[in-house]
Amino acid sequence: MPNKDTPTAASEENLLLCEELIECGRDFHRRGWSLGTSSNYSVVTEREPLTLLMTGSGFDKGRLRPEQFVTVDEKARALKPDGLKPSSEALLHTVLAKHGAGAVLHTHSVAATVLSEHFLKDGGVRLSGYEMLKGLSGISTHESEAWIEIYPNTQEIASLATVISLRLNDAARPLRHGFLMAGHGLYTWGRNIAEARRQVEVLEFLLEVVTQKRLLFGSF
Ligand SMILES: CSC[C@@H](O)[C@@H](O)C(=O)COP(=O)(O)O
Ligand SMILES: [Zn+2]
Repeated sequence: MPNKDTPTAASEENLLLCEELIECGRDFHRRGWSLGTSSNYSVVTEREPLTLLMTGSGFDKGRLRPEQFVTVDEKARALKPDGLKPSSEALLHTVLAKHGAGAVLHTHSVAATVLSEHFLKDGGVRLSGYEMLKGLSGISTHESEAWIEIYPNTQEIASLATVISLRLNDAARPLRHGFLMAGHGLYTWGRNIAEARRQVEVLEFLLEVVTQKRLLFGSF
């Protein structure tokens, strides 16, 4: 835990948020969803001006420390501490935060990696008829479906962030629940860390179900 002289983004007020994200990293690492330096996590600490507390780039997400977090502004520019590089995917977090997300979590499970690669040609993966769908925000019956869009993987994060912003603004067919990057992983979000974490757990469970079904029964 940092003392008051430690250069860190985790002030007294947001140290608890930092600890919550560190716990997400530990848990997701244990479950194989955030191995090595994969994944990134953020939480909104201020709305006006928009400020996020986010994982710095390249840290082992299973063993995060408070001094490995950085605060960023709405353009994903590092505010504090000086010299710590925000996640390389920071712009995806800020775009989601601008559209109302209070916390954004990105994971790299085997199921998300394999399925997103396989279903890229269809533009998404349909999760339908499962009781666990009720664990997703806004779904109250298993007789529902969630369409999780898949985008080609890219290192051009600014371009993908623009696409995601357009999709979030699409009133007729808004992007909901999360999205996948092909051969890469899952992005999801919530009003706060607890809700985003629940979204990760439910979506990762459902992606695992689809993977297992394909393994056991082939195409369906
Ligand atoms: C194993 S490297 C994965 C990265 O390229 C990226 O996709 C990722 O999730 C973590 O990047 P980071 O810059 O640490 O936030
Ligand atoms: Zn990633």
